[in-house]
Amino acid sequence: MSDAPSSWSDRLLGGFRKTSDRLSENIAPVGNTRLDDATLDEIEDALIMSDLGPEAAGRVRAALREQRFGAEITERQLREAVAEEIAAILRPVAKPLEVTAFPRPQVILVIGVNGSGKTTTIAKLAHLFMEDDYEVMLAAGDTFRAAAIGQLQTWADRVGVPLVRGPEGGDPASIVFDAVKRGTDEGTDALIVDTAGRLQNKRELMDELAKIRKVLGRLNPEAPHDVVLVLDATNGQNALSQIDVFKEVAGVTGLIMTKLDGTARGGVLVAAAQKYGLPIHAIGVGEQMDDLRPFDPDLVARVIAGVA
Ligand SMILES: Nc1nc2c(ncn2[C@@H]2O[C@H](COP(=O)(O)OP(=O)(O)OP(=O)(O)O)[C@@H](O)[C@H]2O)c(=O)[nH]1
Repeated sequence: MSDAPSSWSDRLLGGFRKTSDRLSENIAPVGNTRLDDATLDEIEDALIMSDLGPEAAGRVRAALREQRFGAEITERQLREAVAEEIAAILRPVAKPLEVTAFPRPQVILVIGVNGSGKTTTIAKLAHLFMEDDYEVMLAAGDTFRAAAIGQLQTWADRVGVPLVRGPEGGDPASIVFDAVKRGTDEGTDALIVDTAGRLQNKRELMDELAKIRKVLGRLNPEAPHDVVLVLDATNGQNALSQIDVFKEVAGVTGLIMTKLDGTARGGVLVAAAQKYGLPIHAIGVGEQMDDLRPFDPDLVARVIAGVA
């Protein structure tokens, strides 16, 4: 479907270009230099301006100081060193979403505010699982808006997976219940559930998710196996406050960050990894169904630092 048949790493590189340009722009003035405290301060500021956040920026600074203080360093070496430190932050959180639940289906709740790319990500995830020969089913648990159900149906048809849906305003918990029963009968491996993203009404969202959990628990005490929060990278630091809220409301087990293409704010991925340590399952770098891939920390670190 994609009009860019190039390799994933090329697409990733293209997608992250604005982020790596931002970092390059911020780091370039430091240039070829001796690493003293003033230079390290400048590097730290450059990283913060590139959305890596104070914790990650401080960590990169400390590592550079420890390893190379007083050394002459070229801009290229500096970027290489930054890439290595970013990779060290990202490696522990890189964890693909694996289908391991027994009994099947593995129930994956997908949460996130409207517009974060939730629907598209569900479709992309289904596509990714299907590439591994898993049987996938979707459930339209966002019954709040008719448009959400219709949109998910369009994607389900496009990807070629069944969608369990109910009427607008229907009870999400009963749709999820039906979906798990049908998934069990049909030998579904992964059931991906869309949910309403009404963050502005925390209580309602909390109640709704609690009800879904309760109903799921009756069918399989292990379910939901995953609660995946979809974040829009273009929101920069605001994406981080969404993690805070959804962690509290929904018990997030992992993250997918979308829209890393076309934003200069991709550094927020590193900030999220450092601050929360939640697994990052995958990243989205486009609107097509194959624009989601498991998260490769070394490649992403090198792309962000502009050395890939
Ligand atoms: N550039 C880019 N756009 C994306 C990506 N993921 C999703 N989008 C676009 O973002 C917009 C919102 O995506 P949806 O999947 O509809 O988001 P949602 O969170 O389900 O939003 P609602 O439908 O409003 O609940 C759509 O135009 C998508 O095509 C991505 O990785 N990159």
